[in-house]
Amino acid sequence: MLTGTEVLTTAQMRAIESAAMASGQVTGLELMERAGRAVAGHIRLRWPKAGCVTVLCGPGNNGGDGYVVARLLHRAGWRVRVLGTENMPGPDAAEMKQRWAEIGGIGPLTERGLQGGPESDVYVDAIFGTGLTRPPEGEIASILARIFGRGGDGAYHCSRVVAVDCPSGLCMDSGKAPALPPGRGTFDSPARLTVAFDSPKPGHLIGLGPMLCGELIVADIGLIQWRERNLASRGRRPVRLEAIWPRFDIPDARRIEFSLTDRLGKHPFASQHKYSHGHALVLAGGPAKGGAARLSARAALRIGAGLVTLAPPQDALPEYSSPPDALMRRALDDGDALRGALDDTRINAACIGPGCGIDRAAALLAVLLPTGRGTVLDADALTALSQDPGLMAALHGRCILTPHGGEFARLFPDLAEKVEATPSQWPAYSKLDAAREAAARCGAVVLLKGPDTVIAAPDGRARIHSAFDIPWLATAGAGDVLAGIITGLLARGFQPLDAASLGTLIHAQAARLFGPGLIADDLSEMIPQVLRDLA
Ligand SMILES: NC(=O)C1=CN([C@@H]2O[C@H](COP(=O)(O)OP(=O)(O)OC[C@H]3O[C@@H](n4cnc5c(N)ncnc54)[C@H](O)[C@@H]3O)[C@@H](O)[C@H]2O)[C@@H](O)CC1
Ligand SMILES: [K+]
Repeated sequence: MLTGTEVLTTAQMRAIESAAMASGQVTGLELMERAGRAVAGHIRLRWPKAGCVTVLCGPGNNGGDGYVVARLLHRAGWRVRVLGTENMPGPDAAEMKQRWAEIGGIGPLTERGLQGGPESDVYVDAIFGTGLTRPPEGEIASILARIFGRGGDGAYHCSRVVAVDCPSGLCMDSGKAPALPPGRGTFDSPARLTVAFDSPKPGHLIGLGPMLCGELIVADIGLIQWRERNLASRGRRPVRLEAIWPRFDIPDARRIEFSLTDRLGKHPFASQHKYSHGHALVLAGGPAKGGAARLSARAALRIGAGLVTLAPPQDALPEYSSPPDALMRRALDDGDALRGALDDTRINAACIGPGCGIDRAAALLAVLLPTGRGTVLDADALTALSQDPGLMAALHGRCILTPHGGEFARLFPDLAEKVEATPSQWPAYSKLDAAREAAARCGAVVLLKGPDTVIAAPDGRARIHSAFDIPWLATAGAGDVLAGIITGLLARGFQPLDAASLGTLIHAQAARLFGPGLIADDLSEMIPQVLRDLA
């Protein structure tokens, strides 16, 4: 079964918390106690033997959670050192600060304060949560650099950091974190654990979020009824953002079961023949264009398209004669030949781009797009698209674009620039925002690839898949296989957003199952096992 969870923006989260408090059924103080209890509980699960902890408390309610964690760990026998800011926080955090002050002292939240005490077994980062409004600066930025990077003394505190709600300095809407140590390669010792509240936020899943969060746990703090009321009260169907990540640790109440996988198996009682599983057409390139289209075609077959036809021009046909024998082959020299082939309405999905050649892709797209067929556009087709506004205008809701970052920047340079810009205030413009804006602009599903893949539909729905755990998937030809899997799913009748999401997940699962040493050819061979596991 494919499961995931809804992802909430920080604004949605705040609205739900406010609705809960306004109902009079729960106070902010109680929510803070629950949040702190969840964090302290997970610390005690990870470190059953009480040790020494330093709790870093910021100026707002995230800091308030930190004072609760300090109190509860003290009660459990931990030696607790608290560093806090001097400001007067809001009433709930002030109350929690006072309750801690009756137990122990509060040192200054400064670099010197942090360095001054003994080495701790665990550092609790309760400096900033959803209330971050701009990148941290000065003393606090130095502290964050120290706990999330290599400190001035060369010590790593990172592997023992437990982040409350999020690593401080991370924009929870975008996954950007300009104050934290730059460059992914330097995060060789990320925070050990992040305990987020109610639901993941986009920043936990995209950008630097997964690297900084380490293990992510989403704790239920009892907000579900207000969440549903709040979403329903908007009077229209909310535009949902979902995470599809089978390893995700989420409360049962937050688990969404996608029914998509039911349809992957062949129904035992229906009288079906191969055409009821669709016919996918993979448009291949001329001589010496390599095996990209073959990888796509093989994947489309493996995912269960009833028929797959690989279609190069006549002079390249002999190059496409290698197995699998189940593939059909047909020469299609140009747009006219394609027009003729598409008279067969049983061809219900097409893959164009891998190994196709840019000019050929442009000529074939000009015929293919007006037919409204389910179409996956990858590689050379994306380049062709970026060079021809007429083709861009011909995109439709059954198209799926699968760009990596570079291809996306050629297609939507203004959006890519906004993603790259250094943010000066939150929420920062994110890869998710860019994918959504691109999908709305071009009227097609946009699957923006990366270790954090974002899939956005023109109506605003979006899904996130994090694959930071499988770096070996970044290998030549993996994208061609993904395009083939998605084409096969389109042929099988999945809606474009579902085909793209399910395809992304199956592709990643195949890589997980295979492990390091993977080459793109291996991915399709793992698909049967992935399908068995998903059933
Ligand atoms: N609202 C609620 O009901 C609950 C909130 N909870 C916690 O509260 C957090 C949100 O609390 P807040 O909204 O108070 O926000 P934060 O505690 O994240 O931080 C807000 C404070 O930091 C300041 N600030 C923001 N950016 C800064 C920067 N770059 N440099 C210096 N100061 C900066 C703000 O002016 C404000 O004083 C959540 O992440 C969660 O941890 C939990 O206690 C559960 C319940
Ligand atoms: K935090």
